[in-house]
Amino acid sequence: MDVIKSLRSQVQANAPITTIDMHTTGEPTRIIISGFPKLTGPLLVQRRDLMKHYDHLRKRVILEPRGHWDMYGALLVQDTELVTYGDADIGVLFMTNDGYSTMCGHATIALGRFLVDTHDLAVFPNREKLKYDAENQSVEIKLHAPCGVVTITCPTTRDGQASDPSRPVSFLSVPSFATALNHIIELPEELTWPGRKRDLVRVDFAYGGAFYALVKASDLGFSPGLNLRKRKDDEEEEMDIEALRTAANAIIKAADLNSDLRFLYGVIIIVDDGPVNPQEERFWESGLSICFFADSQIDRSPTGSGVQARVAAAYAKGTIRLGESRNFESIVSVHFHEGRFLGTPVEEVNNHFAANPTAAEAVRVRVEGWAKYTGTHAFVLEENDIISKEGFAIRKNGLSGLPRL
Ligand SMILES: O=C(O)[C@H]1NCC[C@@H]1O
Repeated sequence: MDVIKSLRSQVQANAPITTIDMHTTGEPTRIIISGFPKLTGPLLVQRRDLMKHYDHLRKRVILEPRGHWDMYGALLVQDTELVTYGDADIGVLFMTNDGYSTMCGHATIALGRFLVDTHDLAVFPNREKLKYDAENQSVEIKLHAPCGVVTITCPTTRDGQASDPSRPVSFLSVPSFATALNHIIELPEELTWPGRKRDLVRVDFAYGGAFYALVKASDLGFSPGLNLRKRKDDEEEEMDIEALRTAANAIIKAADLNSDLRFLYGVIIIVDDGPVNPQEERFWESGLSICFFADSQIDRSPTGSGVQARVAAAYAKGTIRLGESRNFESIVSVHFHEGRFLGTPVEEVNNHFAANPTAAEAVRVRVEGWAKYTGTHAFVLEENDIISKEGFAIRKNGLSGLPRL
């Protein structure tokens, strides 16, 4: 039989893992729509089950040869406690190169479009319950993520049946807050990079559905602009991604708080082209940054949950007001108008964990951005294929992840 036909029949026979792939400013979201086991119980129990019993499936779709080190996954979960008893429309579990994150803004933006565009009730049983807002030509979706319920607003065509890609998707997430401002950490000696000058570095820590460390590029010894606005083929000075990655790892190592949900998910190195006056705590106001998350993944997007965290840190410092919007850009998005994320603090909420409990510094942040479709996959596993069964990765120090025979 022709190999194409044979593969297609294998696809039919083997309950493949099927995905819809999208990108948000270049950052991929592989949306898993079938082929994973049916999980039950509260969302966080399902997350733990996935971690404990089905992690090989995460590796299979995220890592090589089907994916790559910087791939990102979103597993749609039809039943959760908040879908059944609360007001969520559908649940999601996010997947990275090393595990399961608690929040993901870029994937939420992509899901906004997909959940409006799919009419397959096996994938999204509550699709028909979504209400069309004729005035704004949009549809609202309540997504149950591990951090809580995130409300997505997706612009649509006039009947609400399809997303309108000419307008950005936005979401309003869980309360965001700073957990420590101007915190001094000591960088570990063994992690060093060209230009590293100091052992002590000032970092803000903030939560935007996931925990982030926010640090100024020049404090780590990088050129203040990080050369992020340049392209590889520009003649000027190049950026040193490996050095930035090592610096991000040094911060993770110095500051890690490790537990199931309360882990330091990412380090955002921020271009500091704000005011030069060191008394002014305004470095985070530059919207351009590079984010390392999970196991040294680089976010191609401006990091939606990072935008929440940065707006919350800014709010705690008193330099952004409710209703004020800021642009945020990444290494990719800085080159394209549609690449920007817009972050706006929209309402204050009480928060007992804030850095300064005397003020109600938790805010809900609206984040806005653009996502596009790139394709669809039906992934199979041929018999005796131990190489692609769990996936692997080629890293700086060699090969990781293949089974030893
Ligand atoms: O946009 C975000 O929030 C995410 N992008 C990759 C890392 C974060 O989860």
